[in-house]
Amino acid sequence: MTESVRVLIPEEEVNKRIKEMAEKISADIGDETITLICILKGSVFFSCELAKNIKGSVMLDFMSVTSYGDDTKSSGVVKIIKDLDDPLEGKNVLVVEDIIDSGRTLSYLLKNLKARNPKSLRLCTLLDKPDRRVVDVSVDYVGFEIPDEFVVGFGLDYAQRYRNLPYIGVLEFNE
Ligand SMILES: O=P(O)(O)OC[C@H]1O[C@H](OP(=O)(O)OP(=O)(O)O)[C@H](O)[C@@H]1O
Ligand code: HPA
Repeated sequence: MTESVRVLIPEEEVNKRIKEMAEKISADIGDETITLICILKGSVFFSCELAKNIKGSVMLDFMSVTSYGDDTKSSGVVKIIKDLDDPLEGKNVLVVEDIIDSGRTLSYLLKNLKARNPKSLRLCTLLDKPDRRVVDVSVDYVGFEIPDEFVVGFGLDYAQRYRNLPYIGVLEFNE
């Protein structure tokens, strides 16, 4: 069995859309400082591109969450494996995700981060697979809605590979 990747969203389109998202975020935040929370590892590439294109004052922090394998993932158990370096009290926070699938990760993060009393808390994702949603989450900024296919590239992996592809592709298995 061999794997191949079919381009779903070309590099230029991804970068153009991120610039548009950054413009909207800049307009919404005005003169205030925004703290981007990059959810490791998938959103590293997206967070960097977004941060570079937001006008004004940007702070960055990182968080890593995981589920205990497929079984517990379906039960919605999410665990923090690397927490933020700094408190969120009084800050304008934007959670940056690469993809929303079931919605469980973001739903958990939303509750967890809200409890830290930020001034504002918004959610942003590069990709959204609405057909897979199990938990309802309201997202403020969405890059692309995509069909229910397994995607890689621009930070997204399959068994930790393909994150470095500069475009979004669909992973295909061939006999
Ligand atoms: O909406 P959900 O069903 O919760 O799925 C989305 C989550 O799954 C992926 O992370 P993953 O656990 O693959 O970690 P990674 O970012 O390190 O690849 C993605 O980055 C989201 O965090
Ligand atoms: O389509 C996907 N690709 C990679 N990681 C993911 N995590 C949730 N959905 C996906």
